[in-house]
Amino acid sequence: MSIASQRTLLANSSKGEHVRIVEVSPRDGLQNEKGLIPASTKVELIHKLRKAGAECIESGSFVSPKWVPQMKDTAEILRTMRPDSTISHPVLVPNDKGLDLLLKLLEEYGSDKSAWPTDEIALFTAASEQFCKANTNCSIQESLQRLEKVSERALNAGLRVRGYISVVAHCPYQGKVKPEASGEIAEQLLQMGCYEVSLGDTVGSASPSEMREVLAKCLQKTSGKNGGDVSKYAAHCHDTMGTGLANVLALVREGVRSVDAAVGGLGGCPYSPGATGNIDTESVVYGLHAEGYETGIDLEEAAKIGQWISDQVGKQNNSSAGRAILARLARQEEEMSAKL
Ligand SMILES: CC(C)(COP(=O)([O-])OP(=O)([O-])OC[C@H]1O[C@@H](n2cnc3c(N)ncnc32)[C@H](O)[C@@H]1OP(=O)([O-])[O-])[C@@H](O)C(=O)NCCC(=O)NCCSC(=O)C[C@@](C)(O)CC(=O)[O-]
Repeated sequence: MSIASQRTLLANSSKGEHVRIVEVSPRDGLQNEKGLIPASTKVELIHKLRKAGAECIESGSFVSPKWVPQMKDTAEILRTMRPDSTISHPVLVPNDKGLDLLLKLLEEYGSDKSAWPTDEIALFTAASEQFCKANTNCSIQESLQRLEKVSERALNAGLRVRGYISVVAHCPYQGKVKPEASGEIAEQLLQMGCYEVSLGDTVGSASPSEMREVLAKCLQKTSGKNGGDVSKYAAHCHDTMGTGLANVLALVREGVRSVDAAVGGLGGCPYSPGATGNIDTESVVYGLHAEGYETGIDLEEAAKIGQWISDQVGKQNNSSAGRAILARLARQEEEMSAKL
């Protein structure tokens, strides 16, 4: 069978199903940048992403500015956000203090949720003790106790809550991480009310079979009340060893329909030394569309934004898909002007 007919067959099998892209470039993409990026640039990035069709844009973090100075302007950024019921802008919250700051901001908008600049937070913990300590200064158990309280308060305030588990396969300090650890944590995150748990290959060195194994252990462990429901999981893959897209597609094949990605392949966790950026939105969207899924993202626009934000932060554009699309667009433009 030709490659083209194989592709058509694959595309038909996924029947145009929707995969939600959680665009993490304004948060995960920028948090590790050393030079302070102006809030106006972050706002422009978010607006460009909204125009390109992103339905979920992680827009900042209410974390300690001593730990991650780049995110200290999150309230300022949210204040510029025009509410749109079709787009969510989750922000990371690690503890009560972070939630207090967010709730104080939301008070400015009153009780009408449709006026809020965000109605969603993301909690985060890790599958390895050393990473948890390095990232949040506490043990996994302590972090879950902290997050349970934060989640209860957030849900009572009318916010949606998403959860992250970092280092599900490899830890930069401890090496290989047992997939069972993620299962235990996912169970607790779902029980505390997270609508979805994003499985983080923070280091960016997991293989597709390792990520499948992590998902399988999560589904096994959460097969009671939560029904081992694959719709409660998301993929968050970094691309250090070039396995990011393969990992995303492997999890999508297992039924995952929510994928985190960053334009230009920006990003990385400040407490994951040596890890490079997130898997780039451009290659994820290209790969998913080629496999017959739809994402609602305009691929050419995503490529332009990836180049734009890379220029803004003075980095090379890490998306090879993005660079290829831009080169094709430039060629087409040249051909058009030659014809005139
Ligand atoms: C959790 C803490 C706060 C504990 O840090 P700590 O030092 O133990 O906290 P503390 O309670 O002792 O407070 C220390 C200071 O920070 C302040 N503080 C305390 N909390 C807040 C807050 N929320 N907002 C603003 N300020 C805060 C607090 O008021 C105090 O200020 P001081 O009295 O010294 O002036 C710290 O470790 C922290 O902020 N960690 C966050 C690190 C981070 O943001 N990492 C990156 C995000 S996670 C990630 O990238 C992974 C992910 C999600 O993408 C998935 C993946 O790839 O795996």
